[in-house]
Amino acid sequence: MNEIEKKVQSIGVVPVIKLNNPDRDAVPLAKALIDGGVPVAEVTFRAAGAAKAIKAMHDAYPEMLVGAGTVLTTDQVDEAMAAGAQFIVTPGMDPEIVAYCKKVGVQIFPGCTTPTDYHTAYKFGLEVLKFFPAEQSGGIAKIKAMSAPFPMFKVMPTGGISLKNLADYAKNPVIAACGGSYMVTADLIEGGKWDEITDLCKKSVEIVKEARNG
Ligand SMILES: O=C(O)C(=O)C[C@H](O)[C@H](O)COP(=O)(O)O
Repeated sequence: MNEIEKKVQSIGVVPVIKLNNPDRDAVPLAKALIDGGVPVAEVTFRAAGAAKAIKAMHDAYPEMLVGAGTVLTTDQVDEAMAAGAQFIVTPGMDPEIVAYCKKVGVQIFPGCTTPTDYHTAYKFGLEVLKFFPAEQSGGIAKIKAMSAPFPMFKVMPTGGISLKNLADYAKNPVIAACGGSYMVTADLIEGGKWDEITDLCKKSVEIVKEARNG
């Protein structure tokens, strides 16, 4: 694993963020995550101001690992990188985007759930994949089944993860980190509930730590 993959794994959870008001919320949200022991953010391009949010977080907290999610085009890769994104996440396995990310030298976590996706990722020499949507695609049982032919990958399951099932994923060595929006819901962000976000992050980190040690 490279340094970014190792850092993601050591943090253990990756908040998947949609920010409607980056000017107001990006920096306090970044602080809330850092205070909770989760200095990483996947800022999705589902919201128009994603690049702005990435830049604001990266500028305010250069030590934080800030990446772009829901990236659907190579133009968005450019936009994200110009804003300071250190990693790119795509919902699906798009060989064009993976090839582009490798060419420009940015970390890519493509969404993979099928043997075909994994095989494509193998040909690119990737090591860590996003497994999306995790629960809806078969959850940890499917992730384990995929590890039989593809033991070389670690995955970042995302989709349907919460404090309730986090440990079930995190305790398996195939899991690099768990992604989710449960600690950064629209309600929490719109309500400026930064302490609650910090608390959810702390709980998440604790659960992952216990699951890995147990
Ligand atoms: O937009 C993307 O590229 C995504 O990857 C989608 C998010 O990962 C999921 O929406 C998070 O799932 P929940 O934690 O169940 O909310």
